[in-house]
Amino acid sequence: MPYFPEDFIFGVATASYQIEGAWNEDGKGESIWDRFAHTPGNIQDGTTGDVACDHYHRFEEDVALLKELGVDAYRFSISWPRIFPEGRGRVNEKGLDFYRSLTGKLQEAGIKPVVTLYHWDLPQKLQDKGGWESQETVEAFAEYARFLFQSFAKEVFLWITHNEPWVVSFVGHYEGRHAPGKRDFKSALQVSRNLLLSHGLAVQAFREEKTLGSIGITLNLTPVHPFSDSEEDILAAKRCDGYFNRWFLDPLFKGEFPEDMLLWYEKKGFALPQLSEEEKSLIAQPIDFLGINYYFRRVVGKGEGAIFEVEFFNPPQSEYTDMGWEIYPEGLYEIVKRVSEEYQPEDIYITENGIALPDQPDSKGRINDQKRIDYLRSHLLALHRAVDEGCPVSGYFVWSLMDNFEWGFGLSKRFGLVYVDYTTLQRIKKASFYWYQKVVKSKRVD
Ligand SMILES: N#[N+]C[C@@H]1[C@@H](O)[C@H](O)[C@@H](O)[C@@H]2O[C@H]12
Repeated sequence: MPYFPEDFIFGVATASYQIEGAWNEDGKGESIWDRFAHTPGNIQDGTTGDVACDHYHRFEEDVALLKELGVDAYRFSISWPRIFPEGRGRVNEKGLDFYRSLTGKLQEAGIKPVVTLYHWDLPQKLQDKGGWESQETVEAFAEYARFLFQSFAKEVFLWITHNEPWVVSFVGHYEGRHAPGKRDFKSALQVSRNLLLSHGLAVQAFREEKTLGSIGITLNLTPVHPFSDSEEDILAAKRCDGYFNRWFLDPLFKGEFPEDMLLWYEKKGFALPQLSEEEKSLIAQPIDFLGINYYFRRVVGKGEGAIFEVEFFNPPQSEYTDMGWEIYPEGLYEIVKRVSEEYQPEDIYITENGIALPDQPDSKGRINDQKRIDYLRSHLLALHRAVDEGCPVSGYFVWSLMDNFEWGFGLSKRFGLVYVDYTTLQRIKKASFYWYQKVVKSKRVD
């Protein structure tokens, strides 16, 4: 059976809006996800993150679960409006105290904190002034980041500036399925530019503050395969690879947006995001690691879609998750190999990988999520192949520690190693919790 290196980091991941609840407690300001979830029709099951897993009040119980799981590290995000209720200026000390208590409990448990600065819950006050389309938000993010580097100068193992800027840009500002719910491709292009600039300013601040730990960014990356070997399907797959993957990988590691995508957007009549040479250098300054969130691949062919002229296919022979995502473990090997060879990141962490299943307790209150065990095993074996072939991967985080608020799907999709009864907020460890506990302890995938 394959062993991972002795110093390989095994962890689990969560995010503030998805687990904390206490949406308006102890001085926290409103976020765009509070506003979006409170707007009728936006969330499929009509729920909100107002309570979610109530982690804000139950974090000590949850750290005890992490300790029992035996993980080396725990990835969580800090709620920007819990620190700066208006986005900048006045600090909410009670919010800062919460994260001080959380990191303190993690250190007592011997667990490395991994902090995501931005996991989508922008202060609403900044959105009211243009949000990520505005330079003010870029500057406010740099201030927020620097404040956190100063406040947690020694406690954090990894700092992640942004989680999935592609989702923030295109799902939040073009598809409209996420906060702030805009449907404007030009806005999405501008937002992607500003997210990259804010990342660069945060990395600069991290270096200036001489903060301990490492800094990087997390991208959701998906291999894109052509439906057939026809030239038009191959070109469609290349366009999608540019849209989903290279749009952020290229500026971060090559200092330029991908030329083919700029030409395609220009042909479609969109104003292109502009970057000066100085801004390109700021964005592409060296980072210590790349975080990769991997869930599935995409199979595409030539289609009639308005912007990309592509059609998506679901291979009938594959299995699918509760999110409708294809189960394709090979894709994790593929994306790690491709990124390692084409972009040469200093280091890679798989910052999310997991599966949504319709988990329910049986008559004895147990949850036998064997399909999640199979999913995690197959993806860890694929990852191990990449590590064995010399790819610089130093860690892997399961999404997620516990069931939580799944954005536009609300509380209806369960990704956790721990089941959450949203009526009682009881936590119930699933079979996968105990399976992963063994993997973490042995560094071996059985
Ligand atoms: N959907 N889904 C599951 C999971 C989501 O819950 C995370 O917040 C995101 O970072 C990423 O999309 C992946």
